[in-house]
This record gives sequence, C-alpha cells and structure tokens, in this order.
Amino acid sequence: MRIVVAADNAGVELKNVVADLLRTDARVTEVTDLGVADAADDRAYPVLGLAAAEAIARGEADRGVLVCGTGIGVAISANKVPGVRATVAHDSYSAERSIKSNDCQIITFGARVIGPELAKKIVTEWVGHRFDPESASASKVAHITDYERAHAAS
Ligand SMILES: O=C[C@H](O)[C@H](O)COP(=O)(O)O
Repeated sequence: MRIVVAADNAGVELKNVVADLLRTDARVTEVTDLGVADAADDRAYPVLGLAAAEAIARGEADRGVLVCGTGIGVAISANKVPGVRATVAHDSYSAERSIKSNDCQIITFGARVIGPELAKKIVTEWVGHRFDPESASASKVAHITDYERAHAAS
C-alpha cells in the first residue's frame, strides 16, 4: 500500500509521528510526505489537502493521512477532488467504517483533538481494513461517484 501524508503547520508534528510509524509498517510499501516539513511553513490546509488528494486521484498513492488543527479543513479540501473520499475519524469504529462503508481513501486527524498514541493505533488498524466491492455498501458509494460524474465540470 502506497500512502501519502500531508499537514498544515498545526498538524505537522502529528503528521510526522504517523509518517514515521507508517515507514516501519511492512504492509506499507511507500510513504510520500508532501509536507509541510516544519511549522515555519505556513501554507494553508487546503494547499496540502488538495495536493494529497490529487496525488491519489492521479493514482500515485492508494491512501492518504492528512492532519490539520481539527482534521476538518483537510477533509473538506480533499473531498473537492473528483473521485476522492476523505473523512475525519478520531475513533477506531469510524476509521473502520470509513473504509468498509465508504471506501474512503483518506483519513484525517485534528492535532488539536487527538493525541499521538490514539492516532497511531487508529492508523495501524486502518491500514488493515479493506473495502469489499461486492458488499451492500458498494452501490451506496457508487451513488456518490455517479453524482460526481454527472455533475463534473465540462
Ligand atoms: O480546519 C482547519 C484546520 O484546523 C487548520 O489547521 C486551522 O485553521 P484556522 O487557523 O482557520 O482555525
């Protein structure tokens, strides 16, 4: 699994913790860090959220972990990229269902909301979850995709 990570300066410390963890995970073949590299970089959360989502949309990564102060801004931004589904998930069950119900490629965290140990536990579990395209959830996700395609800007 190839995973892209990104954060604004509110989330950079937690993003780095998660990236370090993912680099030690044998199930993860590649970790691409799109920044920010440190808190001095004050690029706003949409810049990072959109860049990571676009990398997934281009097929350069399978999944993403995004961090900002709340996780909300990077999730909203990533969801603007066609074909990408992103959500905040600060608990184990939501993280699991974000894959199994919603086929989300991106999980987001708020560094001002969740601590590093819980984020690490959730990410470790999240890497192991898979969406089943034969499940009853598939047609619901397809409904979203169909809407997106029907309303795509020409
Ligand atoms: O959702 C936005 C993030 O939490 C961001 O890190 C902080 O944004 P703000 O400075 O607009 O509150």
